Amino acid sequence: MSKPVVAIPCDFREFDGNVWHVVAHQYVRAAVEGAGVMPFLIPALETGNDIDEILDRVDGVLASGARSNVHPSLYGAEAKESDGPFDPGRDATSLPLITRALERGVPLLAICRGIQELNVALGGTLASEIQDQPGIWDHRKPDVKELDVAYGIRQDVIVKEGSCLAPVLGAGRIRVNSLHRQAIGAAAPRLAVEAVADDGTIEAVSVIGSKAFAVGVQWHPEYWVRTDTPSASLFKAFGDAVRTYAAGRLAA
Ligand SMILES: N[C@@H](CCC(=O)NCCCC(=O)O)C(=O)O
Repeated sequence: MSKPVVAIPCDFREFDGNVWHVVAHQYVRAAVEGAGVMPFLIPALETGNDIDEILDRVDGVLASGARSNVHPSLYGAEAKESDGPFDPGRDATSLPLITRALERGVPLLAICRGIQELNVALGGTLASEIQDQPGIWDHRKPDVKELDVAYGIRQDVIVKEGSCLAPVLGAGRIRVNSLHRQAIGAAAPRLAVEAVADDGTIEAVSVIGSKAFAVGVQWHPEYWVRTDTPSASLFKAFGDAVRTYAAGRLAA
């Protein structure tokens, strides 16, 4: 069987005097090496992406992290300048892709911005600048240039007993990295909380009643997929779900 294909929505970024549709290499590398799938980068277009045409051609969706935040209007909040930067092209691509993938039973792994998109797509809200809330740690990306330090593993999350992720990651404490200033505020009704931080921040969810693998994590398993066991296990589980879906698509 040819390698299954996974859609990864791009970010719309401006640098070097031009505008680009981009995905950070770590997600592409983890898709190839961790999940054993072929990445298919989807442009961050505000209009023009045919979501069903895309999903007709893929066997999974990987919603990656990004510096930009989901626009607050998408979860009924007032947009403040401080809530930026925004990426309307990413929002207009990733949220419909997540929604339709769930409807069609296409496997989904949502990371960082991706779990926030998943929550908003299913009707939840986001909390901003969570580090400013009493009792909440600073989950933000460390202000350093070295990526290995920025994505360094530095925080516990507790995977719930009996959760979907418990067989994948093991129930109880695992160590993860943390690079976010937003988090799930009100969890969407269809989301089951799978893991939390000691300060109560929701760190992983699954979709209740989903037709296939449908998981979101607030941390970044893609970065250490080569060396960190929980990271590797999560990407292997996603890849296995994608291969199962692909086999069914071929047989149809
Ligand atoms: N913008 C959101 C999501 C954070 C996220 O996806 N971080 C990964 C990228 C980190 C970076 O390159 O800055 C939030 O801040 O919560």
